[in-house]
Amino acid sequence: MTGFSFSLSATDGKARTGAITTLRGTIRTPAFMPVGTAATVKAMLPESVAATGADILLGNTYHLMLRPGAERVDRLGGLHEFMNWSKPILTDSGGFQVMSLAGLRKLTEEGVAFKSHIDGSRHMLTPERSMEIQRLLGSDIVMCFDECPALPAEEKAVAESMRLSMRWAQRSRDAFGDRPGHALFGIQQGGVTRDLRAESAEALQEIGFDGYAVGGLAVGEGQEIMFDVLDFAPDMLPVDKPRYLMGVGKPDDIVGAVKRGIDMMDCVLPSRSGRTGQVFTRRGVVNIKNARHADDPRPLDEGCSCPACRGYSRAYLHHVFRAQEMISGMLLTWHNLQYYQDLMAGMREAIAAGTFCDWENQFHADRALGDI
Ligand SMILES: N#Cc1ccc(CCNc2nc3cc4nc(N)[nH]c(=O)c4cc3[nH]2)cc1
Ligand SMILES: [Zn+2]
Repeated sequence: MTGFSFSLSATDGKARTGAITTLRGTIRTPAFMPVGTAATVKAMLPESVAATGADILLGNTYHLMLRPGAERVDRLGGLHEFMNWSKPILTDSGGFQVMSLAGLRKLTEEGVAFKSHIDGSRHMLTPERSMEIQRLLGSDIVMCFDECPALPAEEKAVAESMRLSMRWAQRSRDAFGDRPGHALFGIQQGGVTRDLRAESAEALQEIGFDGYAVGGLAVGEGQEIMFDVLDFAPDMLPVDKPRYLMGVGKPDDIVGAVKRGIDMMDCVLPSRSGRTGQVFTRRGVVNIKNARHADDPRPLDEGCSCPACRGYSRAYLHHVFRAQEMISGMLLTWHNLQYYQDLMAGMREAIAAGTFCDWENQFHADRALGDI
């Protein structure tokens, strides 16, 4: 018993529903992972994150290695103990965050040298060090250390970057070793180019992983190009392993990705938007800051069971947002995360019932009604 397994229970077109079993619990797929970057899903207690229906959350190697430090988290019992979350945790491997956050970066075959965006201290991330950090954190699903090129980019540069990531994938696999009950996911790169995506998928399968991510997307290419790539890239990955699309996304991105065979996603959007007053509802996005909500006694979304929708009016949420009260971020984050989990639950149900097409049509029809 390896402690990590994936089973599909139904498919509807390319959409799939099933479950990932880990030592720390089962993840219903398709799954959305809230982002807990610095050992907290911002403005949420762990029990509140669980109450939204989340089965797994995401942590970040980059942030945790800088603060409080991976060895310190290990000394304190690991990330689950440290942040009081006993369900599964997936950790990203750090390469993407280094390129988007760190100062003074130097990329070589060995890895990436960089300066901390927090205090300017110097650090080096390599496949080996990333695997060690994710082991010290106690991550249930570990991501390979990779390089994610910013788009648009010359095909030659994308090819060279992908081939570096594949060499790093092999080093990640070798360094990960044998950790029963823990999984290592490979990350497909190759930009928007079919041949490069295929070369990457073949290289990863040659090495062998417990799951496969579609990386290198949600980097500014836009939804249309992302969907064009998702029309072929996931199909190149093993059908019996989880497929994880990194960094996605808006609700309609998520629906389109599930439709194209994606099983797992993560994004900071629902939590970050909760803090900036952007609220996701079945009818589209509500900007609670807008004066038109000042006297509106209705809840955000009649169909939502979250504390914000059960206990408060739009008028109240408008007031506490404008007054910059802490309860605003708490309630809007909870609502957004609940909305995302309800979206995933709705798709899991529809795929199991063979009605995904109708469900998707209703999803788009509700958003077309407007006047929210
Ligand atoms: N609010 C907000 C908001 C901020 C950023 C984003 C885009 C996130 N996109 C994204 N994250 C990624 C992480 C990734 N991690 C790794 N290791 N590799 C990737 O290729 C990769 C690609 C990604 N693409 C989306 C929404
Ligand atoms: Zn709600």
